[in-house]
Amino acid sequence: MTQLAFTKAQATGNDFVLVSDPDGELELGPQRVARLCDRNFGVGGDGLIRAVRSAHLAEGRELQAANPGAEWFMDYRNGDGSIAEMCGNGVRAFARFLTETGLATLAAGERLEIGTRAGLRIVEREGDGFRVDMGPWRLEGGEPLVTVPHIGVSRPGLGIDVGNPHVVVALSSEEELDRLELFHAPLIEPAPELGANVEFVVPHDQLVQDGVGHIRMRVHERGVGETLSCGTGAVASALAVRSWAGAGAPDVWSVRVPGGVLEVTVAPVDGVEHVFLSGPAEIAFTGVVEDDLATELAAPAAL
Ligand SMILES: N[C@@H](CCC[C@H](N)C(=O)O)C(=O)O
Repeated sequence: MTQLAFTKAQATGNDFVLVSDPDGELELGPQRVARLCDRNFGVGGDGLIRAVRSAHLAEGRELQAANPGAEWFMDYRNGDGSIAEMCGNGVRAFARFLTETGLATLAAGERLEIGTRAGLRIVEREGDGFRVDMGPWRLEGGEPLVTVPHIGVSRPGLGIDVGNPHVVVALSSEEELDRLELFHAPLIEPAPELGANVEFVVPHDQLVQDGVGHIRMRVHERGVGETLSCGTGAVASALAVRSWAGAGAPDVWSVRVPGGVLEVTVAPVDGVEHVFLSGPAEIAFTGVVEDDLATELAAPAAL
């Protein structure tokens, strides 16, 4: 048995197992990730984040050649062991982890550059939390039909790529949102080749109050299931509602998720519209896990 030190962090209830692997020496296969994220047989988390120096990863080296300041790479895995390009809550948890462990510094007013599979992300401190430049986004064409099994809700969605794939669906009332059963993955037709995270949104109270848009969101994350929050999902939801609302829609959105509230802002950077995500991120605890690579996930003991 080897031992693996980990840190558990959460950002609006989206929780992560973080492991430090500066020189890229850890073997992290899908089965090992799934076991560490398992809530009964492992540490438990919606995803796992490996902190690795960009120089020790092919994707990282390419990114660092263009952005020399991006010393650290967020190697993100979903709870089922699959790889994801980006995680909006995870990148804030990652910034908290790097700064609390002394792997990086980030004073107020400074910028921390982080490599991800979706490209460079720039993090700044904001109050007790962090604000992340999530870059530009892409509205996908078409209107995929999203069906929630078991309760039969079937609605057209809007596909949005914010570094990872999302389909956002508008519901008619908060009651309808509360009634959703998101244990099972919603069906998307036509099915996106690489799958997608699915968000369901409704206006919260009045849609626009004092120039700020207010929505509620629930999410079924690709590779995880229903989670208490999804940062990229909040961004995709705000952008979808902003696009449906048309000209004059707010640039600032408050997105209420089961685990808290996130803020999404659209603002130009060098003449290009970027989207920013703000919210908290906290370390929950640290520990060491006995980590037998040969153990099968949740393998029942032989009788
Ligand atoms: N929870 C994350 C998104 C994590 C990745 C996602 N499940 C995917 O597969 O794309 C967030 O906060 O953005």
